[in-house]
Amino acid sequence: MSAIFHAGISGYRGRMGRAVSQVLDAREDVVVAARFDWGETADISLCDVIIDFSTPDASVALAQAAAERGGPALVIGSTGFTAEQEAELMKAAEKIAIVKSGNFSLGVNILIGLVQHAAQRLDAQDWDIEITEAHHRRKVDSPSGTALMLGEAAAEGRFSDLADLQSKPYDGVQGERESGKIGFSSIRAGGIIGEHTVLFASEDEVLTLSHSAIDRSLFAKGAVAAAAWVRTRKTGLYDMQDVLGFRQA
Ligand SMILES: NC(=O)C1=CN([C@@H]2O[C@H](COP(=O)(O)OP(=O)(O)OC[C@H]3O[C@@H](n4cnc5c(N)ncnc54)[C@H](OP(=O)(O)O)[C@@H]3O)[C@@H](O)[C@H]2O)C=CC1
Ligand SMILES: O=C(O)C1=N[C@H](C(=O)O)C[C@H](O)C1
Repeated sequence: MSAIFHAGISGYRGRMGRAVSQVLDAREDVVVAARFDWGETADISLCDVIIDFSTPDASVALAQAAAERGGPALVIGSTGFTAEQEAELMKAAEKIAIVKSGNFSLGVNILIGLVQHAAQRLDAQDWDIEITEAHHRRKVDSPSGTALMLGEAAAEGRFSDLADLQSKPYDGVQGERESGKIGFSSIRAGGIIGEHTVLFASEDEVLTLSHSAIDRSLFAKGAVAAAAWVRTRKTGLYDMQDVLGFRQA
């Protein structure tokens, strides 16, 4: 058995917080040293690592508090950050180690590589890229964090930044589709856990790459694996590609 470590759960009353609690409680090598939710305080110094699925504001505040005291390490799963909030997390990662990912599933992290590969090989003048995602009715951000990661992978495959390629949502009469752009569409309905599709379409053929989450616990298991990985690291901003060893030279 690996060495025992102390974990905290931020947002523990939420859908993901409850899933993370279940995964941690089942592990013999983890002591849950702090659980906190909105409006609650906790002694974060008791933790080697905190797993956070809350809100962008709460995640940034937690990262700043942890950075101020030089720990604990963080695993951040919240989505919907602004560019300014992303910059705050990068600043905090100069003082502590953070794994941040819009999706902790193995399948999605493999899909990211496939999307980059396809985007690089399919000529942007001929092949349009459209990303669609579907989630439960309580999800507040759109496009999903995963959809944006897939968009970034597609943009990277085309040696560009997503900020330059992301098209505005289609609405009303706005003219023909601009070639080379990456489109996004969202569905919010019922209890859908998380569906993502990346469609590459030319005049002659359509290639579809997709992922379905069947149970929310898969994100929790990935986040706990990330916690075990990051807890001994000192500083830096990492993602699941690092945790899974997909980014080695
Ligand atoms: N990366 C991934 O793999 C995944 C990411 N997510 C993302 O995780 C986030 C949470 O999702 P989900 O669990 O479904 O959402 P929920 O709304 O069910 O849970 C969020 C929890 O965070 C709490 N919270 C709010 N503010 C704070 C704070 N300051 N400190 C601590 N806790 C706080 C909320 O409390 P209250 O309700 O009282 O406001 C709530 O209990 C979302 O951004 C979602 O997109 C979700 C699934 C997978
Ligand atoms: O809010 C959710 O539920 C999910 N959010 C993440 C996202 O924004 O991509 C990951 C997953 O799809 C579930």
